[in-house]
Amino acid sequence: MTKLSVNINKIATLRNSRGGNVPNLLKVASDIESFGAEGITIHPRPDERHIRYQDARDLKKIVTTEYNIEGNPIQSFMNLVLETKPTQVTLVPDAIDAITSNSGWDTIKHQSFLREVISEFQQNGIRTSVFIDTDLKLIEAAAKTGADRIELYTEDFATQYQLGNKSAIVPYIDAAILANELGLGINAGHDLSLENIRFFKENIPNLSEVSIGHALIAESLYLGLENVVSMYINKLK
Ligand SMILES: CC(=O)[C@@H](O)[C@H](O)COP(=O)(O)O
Ligand SMILES: NCC(=O)COP(=O)(O)O
Repeated sequence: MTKLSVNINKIATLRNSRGGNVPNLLKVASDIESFGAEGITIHPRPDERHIRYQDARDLKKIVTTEYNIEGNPIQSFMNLVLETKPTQVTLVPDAIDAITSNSGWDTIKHQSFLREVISEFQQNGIRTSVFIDTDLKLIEAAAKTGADRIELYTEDFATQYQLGNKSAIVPYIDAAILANELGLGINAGHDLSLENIRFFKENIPNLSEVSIGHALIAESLYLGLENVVSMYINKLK
């Protein structure tokens, strides 16, 4: 069984666009859990353009499922994670001005840095995961960092799948087989969607968790829009 962790960055984007508290991020997180999701993911970025550092602290008090905080382990992020103690921290090598995550770690180049950071999180009882591409040398090096899990960066798969190139799954299968051999748990995320998730899940052995945000929120708009438009029309009769 693969756990679904819902990334709520986009809920915070919507809230921040008006400066108030609509939608209420904490209520949305609790409702998502009550709808059956087994985790809540946030990715606070240094400019706090969606999730704010205070959101991370507030969510810690109410999330009852797996709480996953993603980000680049700069000092302010490290402090936040060590203070909030989520279930899992997912390390992502974001450039400060990146629109969204656009690469996995070079676990060879940054091996000693990652080992140090991972050890600090683990000493504080926080499970660690490393966002990573499918290159087998990088997966091998990830195991040497002491990480508990990897998160396979799925943008390339999602793009190729949409174009009909199902063989794009092959490097992900190879990466997952090696990760399993090395004792690394496997998560996955980025651009997973209702369209591609079943195929991905069925092909990846021992997929522990997927974190999904952008597509899930976009799909929710569409799947709910008809209902809400009719409710307004009814009220205007
Ligand atoms: C690591 C990853 O792929 C996601 O966390 C993604 O980065 C979402 O972040 P944004 O919502 O800021 O695009
Ligand atoms: N770790 C991936 C994530 O949290 C969500 O990515 P996306 O679905 O917003 O692309």
